[in-house]
Amino acid sequence: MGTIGGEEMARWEKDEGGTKEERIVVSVRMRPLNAKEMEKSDPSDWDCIDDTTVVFKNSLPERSVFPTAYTFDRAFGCDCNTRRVYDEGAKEVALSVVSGINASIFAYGQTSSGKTYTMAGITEYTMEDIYDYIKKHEEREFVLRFSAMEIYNEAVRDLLSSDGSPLRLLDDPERGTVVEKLTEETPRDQWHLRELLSTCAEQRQVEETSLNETSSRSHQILRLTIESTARASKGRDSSSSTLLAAVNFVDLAGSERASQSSSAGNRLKEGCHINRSLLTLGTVIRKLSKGRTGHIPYRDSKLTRILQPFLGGNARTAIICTMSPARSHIEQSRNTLLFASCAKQVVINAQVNVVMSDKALVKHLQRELARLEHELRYPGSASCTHHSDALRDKDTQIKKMEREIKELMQQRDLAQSRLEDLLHAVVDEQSSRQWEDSSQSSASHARGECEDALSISAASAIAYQIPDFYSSRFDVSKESNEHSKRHIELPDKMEPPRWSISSPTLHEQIQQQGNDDTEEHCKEVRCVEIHALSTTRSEDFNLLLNDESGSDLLPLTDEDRLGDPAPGSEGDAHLRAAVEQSIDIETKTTENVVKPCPQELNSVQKAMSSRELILTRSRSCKASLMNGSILSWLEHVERDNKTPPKIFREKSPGRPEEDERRLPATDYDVESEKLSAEVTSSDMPKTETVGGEVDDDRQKQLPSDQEAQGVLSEGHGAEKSIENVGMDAVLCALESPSRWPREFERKQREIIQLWHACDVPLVHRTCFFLLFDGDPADSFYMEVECRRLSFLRNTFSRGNAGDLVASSSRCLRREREMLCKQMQKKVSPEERESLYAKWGVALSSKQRRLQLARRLWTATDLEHVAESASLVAKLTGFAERGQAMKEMFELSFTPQQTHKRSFGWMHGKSLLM
Ligand SMILES: Nc1ncnc2c1ncn2[C@@H]1O[C@H](COP(=O)(O)OP(=O)(O)OP(=O)(O)O)[C@@H](O)[C@H]1O
Repeated sequence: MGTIGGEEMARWEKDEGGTKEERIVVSVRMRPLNAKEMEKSDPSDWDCIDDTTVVFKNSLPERSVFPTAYTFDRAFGCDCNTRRVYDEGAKEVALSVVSGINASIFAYGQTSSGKTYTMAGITEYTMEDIYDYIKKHEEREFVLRFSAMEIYNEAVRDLLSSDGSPLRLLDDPERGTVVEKLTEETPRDQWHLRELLSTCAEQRQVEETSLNETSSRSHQILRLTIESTARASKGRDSSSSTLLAAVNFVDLAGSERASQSSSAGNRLKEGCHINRSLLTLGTVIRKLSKGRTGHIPYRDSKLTRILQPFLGGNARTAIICTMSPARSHIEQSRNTLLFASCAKQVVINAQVNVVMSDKALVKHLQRELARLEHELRYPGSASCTHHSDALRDKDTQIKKMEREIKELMQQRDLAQSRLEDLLHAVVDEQSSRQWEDSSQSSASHARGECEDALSISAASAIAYQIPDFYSSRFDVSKESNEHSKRHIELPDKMEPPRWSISSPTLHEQIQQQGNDDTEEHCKEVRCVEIHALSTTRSEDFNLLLNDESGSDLLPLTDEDRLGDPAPGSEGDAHLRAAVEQSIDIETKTTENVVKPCPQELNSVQKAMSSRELILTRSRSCKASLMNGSILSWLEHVERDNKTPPKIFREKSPGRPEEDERRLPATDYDVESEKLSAEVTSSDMPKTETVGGEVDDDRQKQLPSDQEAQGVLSEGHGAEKSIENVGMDAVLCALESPSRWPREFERKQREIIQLWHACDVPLVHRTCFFLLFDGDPADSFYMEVECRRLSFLRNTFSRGNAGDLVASSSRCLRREREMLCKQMQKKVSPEERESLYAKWGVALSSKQRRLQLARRLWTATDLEHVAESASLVAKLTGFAERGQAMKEMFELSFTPQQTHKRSFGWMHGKSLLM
């Protein structure tokens, strides 16, 4: 800010009583009487008694209603020159422009009162002072722009252009109202500016009126815009702001009435427009004098519209009211004084207009950029710390939400697990009830058919649902009753082998061997599902034990019966109690142990992996391994270390003492838990004589009662042996495949021995031998086969299954007969001769085919077994091998859709597979 402006501003505020409120500077200048007025002896009624007061010195009574004294900022008398008017009434305001403050100097008064005369002097003095200021302030660079216009008959005309066409007014959002295409000259120097002023004076509309020979008929606005910037110099801030302001010199047209100026025609029209603009100016001033409330009619005239920013706004304003002291103009003089009095009430709000230059703007932006770079480079600053804290809070919230999500997911998984447990529990409960109901129903029909129960159930236990060529016409799983009926409709002499529930069909096969195509039947081998066995077991059991039906329908011969105690007899009571107790125990076992839930599966896995596996004695497991209520009873006997009912320990009536046989113990027994001392490891002699009939005189030394008692007295020891036995082999196959081949050979030899000892059907032996040839995945099949046969052998050895032994022998004999007949169909004469030679059968002997059939599976060496299996497979059409065939042994652990329930043990196996 310039020195002059700052000093003046301070003085101005001080002069205003220390307030920042600033008002329009109003001065009154009174010209001397002109020649015409003096000619008419027009008296002078007005006088300036001091520098600020104008008084009406005439004492006419009719004028008494008007004030006689008027006080203004300045009052210049007739002898006051323009220089003084400028210095004391306009200079301060006019020179504000060099300090960046807008300024306006108005000349208001009637025609020929001296407006143009006064304004011309003030403009010139201002220009001189401005240039003088510029010269004194070389530290700043000033740029001056000059424009001039007149408003004539409400048309704006450029006074610096010879083109007299009117200019349009435009409303600019930033600059306000601007005159379109107004010439703006940049004066080179003071002299140039004077020339421009002269040009404007020449261009202005001037006409002769009755009062003024050179009356200005328009409002003239001369505008000088000054932009000043501090020059860049050593030691000074080159980025100081630019000041921009304009000063207006406004020479208004005469404010007199048209009649007073004797106007007519064009002059009258001019007067109308002049009065309009002046009337609007008066209204604006009057309104501004009363405050800035309400509407200010700036836009009612082009004069007020153009001067709006300088009227009561951001501009300092000085109004010089000119008047004639002549009495003849007293009315106009009073109006002028009235206007002046109103104008001096207007408060203005002038401000320094600071314009940021491009250079200053660049400097400012550079500083801002440096600040931001500093914040980025040093995050510890205040602003960056705020952002870091915010980010840290967000991270904390995210981690908290992640923890919550994880907890919710765990809760969800736990809920799902519990739900599955509940579902399994419900299924098990239902199955347990069904099992219990069926078992109780079966027990109610036992009635002493203990031998039959033993026979059938044990057969079921070890029956692997051998091929459906045994039962191709029976859907055991769906039509158990029908199956039973067919079973019982067999001729007595065709008693069913006890190796399979579906074994009756074997007899049908044997009966119809001449007509049926066994090869086709063999293709239809399929397994019976466990659940089907479970559901049909009670029905079969019931039917087979039913005394009423059994006497008439069951194809059991007397030999098959160990006894037939009458209902209510002691034996019946024992049996019923034993069966019921076994059911109870089994139910409890199921409830307590069987938990087919994920946790159990996991525990099974862990147990197996830790080689501490003890098979869960779930009912499902037992159903798979034993599959019969007799096994439940036996389990009960073992568990409770009770002596089995006598009826089970008694030898069959009529069974010769020599029929008792002692079955050989196997490595399996020795390895597992040395089941009992009564199970000897002595090798059993062959039970069949090569090339002859089944040797009824074979040395089958069944254990004595005492020995059997000793075995059973082992109780839990025996049970443990059943549970633990052989699992090392399974683990060996699963965990150490390299050890499996050796283990397989050992297990295979063991199974062959057991087949031989238990008179297992030749077809079963053949199928099993050919199917399970060393795949580690078959370890479970091998193990279960071992367990079943071991259990059966032990049962034989306890003397509880004498009839079963005899029945099995008969079945074996009939099976050989079937094979003999198949030899006629399946083997050509040439091949038969070759076989006779190979198997040591004389070509000239009778019943050569039967002799050959009787030699099959009579030894336990692998070569003999392999040859036997090969021939039996050919005779029965069993040539296919694969997993599907393995499934007939009911040990496939792949999910089976037809199973109505899933067994935890099986699931555990499937997980291990
Ligand atoms: N203070 C003064 N001292 C001597 N002469 C003056 C003074 N004021 C005005 N005059 C003379 O009076 C005459 C009219 O003055 P001027 O033209 O300035 O009046 P005006 O108000 O501008 O009239 P109009 O409105 O008609 O233009 C001019 O000849 C001028 O020289």
